[in-house]
Amino acid sequence: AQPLAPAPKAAPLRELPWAQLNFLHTTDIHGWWGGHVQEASFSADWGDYISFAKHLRDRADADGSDLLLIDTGDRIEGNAIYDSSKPRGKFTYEIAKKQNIDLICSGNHELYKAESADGEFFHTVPDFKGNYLASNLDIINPNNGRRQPLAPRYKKFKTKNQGIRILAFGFIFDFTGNDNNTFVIPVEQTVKESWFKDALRDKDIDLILVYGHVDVRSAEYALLYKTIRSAQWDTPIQFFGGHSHIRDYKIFDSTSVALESGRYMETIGFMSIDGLRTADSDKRPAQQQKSKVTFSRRYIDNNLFSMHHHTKKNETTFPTEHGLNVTFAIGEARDSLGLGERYGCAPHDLWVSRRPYPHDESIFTWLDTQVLPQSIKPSERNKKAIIITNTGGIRFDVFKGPFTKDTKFLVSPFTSGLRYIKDVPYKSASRLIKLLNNEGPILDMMKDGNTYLQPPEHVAAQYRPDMYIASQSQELHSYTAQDQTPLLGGSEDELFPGYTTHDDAGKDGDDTIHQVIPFYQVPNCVQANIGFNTGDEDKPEVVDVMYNEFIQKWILLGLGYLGESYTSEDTHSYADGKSFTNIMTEWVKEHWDVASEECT
Ligand SMILES: Nc1ccn([C@@H]2O[C@H](COP(=O)(O)O)[C@@H](O)[C@H]2O)c(=O)n1
Repeated sequence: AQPLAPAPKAAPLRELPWAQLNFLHTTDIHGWWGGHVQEASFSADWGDYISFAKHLRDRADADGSDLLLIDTGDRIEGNAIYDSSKPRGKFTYEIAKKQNIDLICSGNHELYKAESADGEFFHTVPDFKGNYLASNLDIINPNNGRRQPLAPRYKKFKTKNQGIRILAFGFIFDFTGNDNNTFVIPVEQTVKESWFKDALRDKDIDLILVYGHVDVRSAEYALLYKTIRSAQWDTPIQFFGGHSHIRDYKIFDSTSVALESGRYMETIGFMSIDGLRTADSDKRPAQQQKSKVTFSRRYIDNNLFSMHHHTKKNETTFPTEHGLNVTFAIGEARDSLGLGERYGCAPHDLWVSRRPYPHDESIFTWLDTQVLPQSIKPSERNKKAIIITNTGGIRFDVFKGPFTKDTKFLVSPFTSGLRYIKDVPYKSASRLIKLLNNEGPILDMMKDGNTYLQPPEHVAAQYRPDMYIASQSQELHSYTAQDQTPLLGGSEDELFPGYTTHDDAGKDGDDTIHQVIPFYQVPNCVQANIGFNTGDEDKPEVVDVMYNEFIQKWILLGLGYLGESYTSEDTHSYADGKSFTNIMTEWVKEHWDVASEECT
C-alpha cells in the first residue's frame, strides 16, 4: 500500500470459493493504481495486487488448479497518476504491464481521444502481446494510415495445469463516442462475421470465455449469449463485464454466468468454475467432467486485510519483491507529480451518491449553488446566464479535510472546458434542463447511442431499481471515509459501511460483511443561474446558455426541440477553454482556507 494509505480494518470475511478454474478480475481501474489513500477498505495498490496474484498462482500450481487474470478496460482517466502526467499516461502503461494479465481489452475511455487509442496501439497491445483481444474494435494504424483490428479477434488456448481448452473473445459495448481513429463494430454486426461463426464451430472446447467492457445486463451480452448458445448448446460460457462501475453477477443459464467487478481498484473480482471437462479428460477418467458445472463468485474489498486472509499470509510473508518494487514505483510517480499539494481544506464531506440531490452534502448542490455561480462570468454584454453540466463528469466524492492535487483529478479528471451560446430566449433556455433530465426524445437518443450523462453506476441502477430501494430505506449515517470503525461479530449496526451487493446469486457475494451505504438517484444534469434567481419576478428576455463542452451535442439537440436552431458554429469557448477542473480548483483555492482547523 502507499505510505499515506490508512491501514485496513479487521472485518468478518467470507472465504474464496477456490475451484478447478479460478479468475481474478479487475475493471474500470481509471488510473487508481495507487489504491485509495483516503479509504481503508480500498487501500491496497497495484503492487499489492501483484503479490496477491502471485500467491494465488502458487496455490494453483501447488494443487493443480488454474488461475487466470482478466482486465476489462477503462484503465485510464480518473486519477492524477494518469490525468496530471505529461504526457498523460506517462506512468500508466509502465505500471499496468507489471501485472501478469492473461486476458485484456479496451474500454471506451481508451477511445475517447485519438492519442489514448494510439497509446493502446503503441503500449498496451504489445505489452500484453497474445493476451489483448479486440473482437469488435479496429484502429487506423498510425504508422501506415490503414484500418486494422487493434489486436487479434479471438484466441484458443489451454490452461497451464488442468489443460482446459478455452475459446476467448474480448469485446467493447456498442460505443459511439470514440474519436475518428477507431471503429467499434456493433456486436449485432460482429456475430454475423465469418471469423466469429467459424470460431464457434470448434467443438474441442471446454469453456467459452467472453470478456469485455460491456455491462453484464446489456443488449450486447444478451445477443452474444444467444448466438453462442445456439452454436454450442452445452459448452459452459463465462462472461466478464465492465463499464457500469458496479459489482454484479448475472446467471444466464445453468452453465453460463457473468461477473462484473466494480470500479477504481475498489474490487478484485474472484470467480471460480468446477466440473469443467478438460483436454485430458478421456485419458484421465478421474478428471472427467463432473455431472454438474458449478460457478461461484466473490467480490474482494481491495485491502491488505482481505489479501492476507485469502492467501493465508501476513505482513511479513505477503509482499513479494516484485510487488514491493511496483508499490515503490507508484509512490515515486505520485511524488514526482506532487499529488500531496494542498489547494484548500474541505469543511465537510461532499458525496456523489450517498446524499440526495439537492442536499448540503451533495457534491452537485455544492457545484450549482457555490462553485459555478461564484466562478463563472457570462459574456460582457449580457450578464445573465444559465450553466448546465452533466453529473457524470464528477467522478468521486470529496472527503472532509485536505483538498489536494490528487483530489482535484479524482473528482474531475476530464479536460473539457465550458462553451456558450449567446442570447438564447429565456423561455426556451429555462426548459432545457427538463428535456435533458426527464423522459423524452433526448433520453431515447442517449439510450440508442449508448451515451449517457450520469455517473455510470447510476445508469446501471436504472435497470436495477433495488440499488436505490435497498439503501433509501436506510437512515443517513454520519460517518466519513476515514473514521470507519469496525466492531466484529455482532449485529448489522456493529459493522462498518461498505458494499452490500445483491446479485442473481443472492446477497453473499462480498468478501467483507458490511453495513449498507445509502445510494441516491442523481439527475443527468444540474443547472446554476448567473445574475438572476429562478424565483425572480422579472425574468430575463435572453440568457447565455453555458455548458460543459462534453454535452454540446445534447444542448444543441435540446434547443432544437425547443424551437431554437443553433449549430456548433454558434458556440463559443469560455475563458479560452479553461477546463472545468481548473475552474473548480480555483474556487477551492479561493474559498476553502488551506490552513483551516479541519486540516490541522
Ligand atoms: N470527457 C468525458 C467523458 C465521460 N464523461 C462522463 O462519464 C460517463 C462515462 O463513464 P464510464 O467510465 O462509464 O465510461 C459518461 O456517461 C459521462 O457522463 C464526461 O462527463 N466527460
